[in-house]
Amino acid sequence: MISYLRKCLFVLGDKKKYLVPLTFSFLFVSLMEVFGIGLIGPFLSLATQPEIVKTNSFLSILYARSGLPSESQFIACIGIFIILIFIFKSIISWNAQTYVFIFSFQLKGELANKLMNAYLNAPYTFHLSRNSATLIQSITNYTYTFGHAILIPLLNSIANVIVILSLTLLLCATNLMAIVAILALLLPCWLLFAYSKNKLSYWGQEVHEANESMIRIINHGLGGIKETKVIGCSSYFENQLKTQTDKYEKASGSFFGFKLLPRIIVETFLVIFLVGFISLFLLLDQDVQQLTAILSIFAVASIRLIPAISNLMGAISTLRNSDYVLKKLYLDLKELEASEENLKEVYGKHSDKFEAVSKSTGLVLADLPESIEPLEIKDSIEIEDIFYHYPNISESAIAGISFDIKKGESIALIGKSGAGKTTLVDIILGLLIPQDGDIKVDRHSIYENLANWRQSIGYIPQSIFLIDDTLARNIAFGVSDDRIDEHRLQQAIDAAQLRELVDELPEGLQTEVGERGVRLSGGQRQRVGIARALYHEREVLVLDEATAALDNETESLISEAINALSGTKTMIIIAHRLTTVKDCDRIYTLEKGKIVKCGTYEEVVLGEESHSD
Ligand SMILES: Nc1ncnc2c1ncn2[C@@H]1O[C@H](COP(=O)(O)OP(=O)(O)OP(=O)(O)O)[C@@H](O)[C@H]1O
Repeated sequence: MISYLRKCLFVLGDKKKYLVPLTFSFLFVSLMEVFGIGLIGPFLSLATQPEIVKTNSFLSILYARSGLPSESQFIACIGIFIILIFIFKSIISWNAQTYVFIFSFQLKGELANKLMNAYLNAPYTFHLSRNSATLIQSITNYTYTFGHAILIPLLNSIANVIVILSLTLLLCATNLMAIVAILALLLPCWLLFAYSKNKLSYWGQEVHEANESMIRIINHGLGGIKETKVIGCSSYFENQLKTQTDKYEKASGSFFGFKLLPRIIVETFLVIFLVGFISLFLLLDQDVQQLTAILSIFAVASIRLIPAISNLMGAISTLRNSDYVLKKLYLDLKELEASEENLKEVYGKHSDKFEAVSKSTGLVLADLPESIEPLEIKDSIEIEDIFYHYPNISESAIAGISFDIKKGESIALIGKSGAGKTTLVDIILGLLIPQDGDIKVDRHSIYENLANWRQSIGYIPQSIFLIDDTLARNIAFGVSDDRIDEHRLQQAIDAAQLRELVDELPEGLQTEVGERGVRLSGGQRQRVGIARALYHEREVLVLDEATAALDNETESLISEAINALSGTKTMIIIAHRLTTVKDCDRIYTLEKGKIVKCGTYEEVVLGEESHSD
């Protein structure tokens, strides 16, 4: 329980300060309920035996001071007072519970934003080890579960424990027999919980794992709808989904069935006790006055105690069932925090740089400023003895690479598949942080200003990611409509050879491209990617096989456009088609994470071809 609470507080973060007022309001409401119920018994006694007004010293003083003409009027006034207390309690209780629900929804929203911020700013390596279905599940589902199936049941449990304890004390003060009755009511529930403790967590885990798998399977089946249809494997995904929905049904059915048990058990035992006591009294020919006292205990118990016990049991079941979600949220947030620590370790030797790195990568979950100035390159970019290995892999993907790029130069990276070209580019893009070495701009480490460095770099990957939105929004990716620069947009369209397409489309730039750009051809998608990089006017352009998907004519047009940029932009090009890099100033051949050859196109490519002849 302590560890459960610790995790809860960690996930709550800053919001934990609201727990104290929330707990107090729950406590207040609970105590008001106990007080209200505590007044009903004496009021009933008073109504049936009005002479108590005179025999009870407190009531007799009150009656005398009230100036009321008759005892029955005095008792009626007490009744009105009790009604007012109940109305007051109900209003407070409704307000407190509404506040908790609002708080819980706010918490869901804030947690979802916090997770989105954390995932977006998490190191790239975090995403290399995560499936997007897990992250979607965390942001949309787990945040709701945290508010509604962890926080509210937790507060409810605290309130119900207080109600149960207070009522138990109240009843015990009236009659010791009550202790036996209450223990007898609690015992079977307690045994049931002790027996099903692990089952509850297991069902919760099954439900959430099945949910996560369902998102993944739907993504796979519908995401690759073309392949699914052509190969004819829709039944494969249907069967996979069926397995998960079965798992989901079974686990949720078991859990909801179990949740009903405490109330049923408690009610059954209450009836057994009630009927048992009455029968026993009749059989033993006991005093009827005593029987009335015991019956009133059961009456109170059934009004407030039984619901409190079954609510408590239900809340504990929900808390146990949500164990898996709490663990997941806690571990994700912890891991993101640990990434910050790892960076600290990597940059331990430049600890002064760390603050800047963590700030600019957003690992501290701090909000980045709205606009970040790009890093100006005056002279050159220096890649200095870079070493990089992927997490949990001992072999280096990049093993000591150094070279300089002068401002305005174009360089090409070539080499066999798996040589380390993409890894090197990811390091240059600032996505992967090398374990050793540095990248400098004009002799200053980019890690001092990583966010500014990222603003200087444009990236055109092999396959462009398009959002399900308009052409304009896909080109000015990540820029709100009111900030889109029309002139730059038109220039980028011309330079990326998209003008013909835009003119042909009835809705022009407002044409919806469909999910992942399904309404565009592969070549058109690629040109949108190029236009995007050009729109953002970055000083350095990284092209990863950017023209590979284009036909010869478009490729040569785009290559022309790209070549026209040489001298004004610094370019790093990964290419398999060697003809695309013939105009580069230098070509580096990579092998097993090292540079094995460097020179002009004639020296590296033609030299190699003539050598092999
Ligand atoms: N996420 C990853 N986790 C572990 N190892 C990886 C990961 N990505 C790449 N690698 C490994 O790092 C090495 C370099 O891969 P990289 O993708 O940089 O090669 P590449 O030259 O770009 O290949 P290609 O031309 O096929 O894209 C390879 O051995 C690869 O298996």
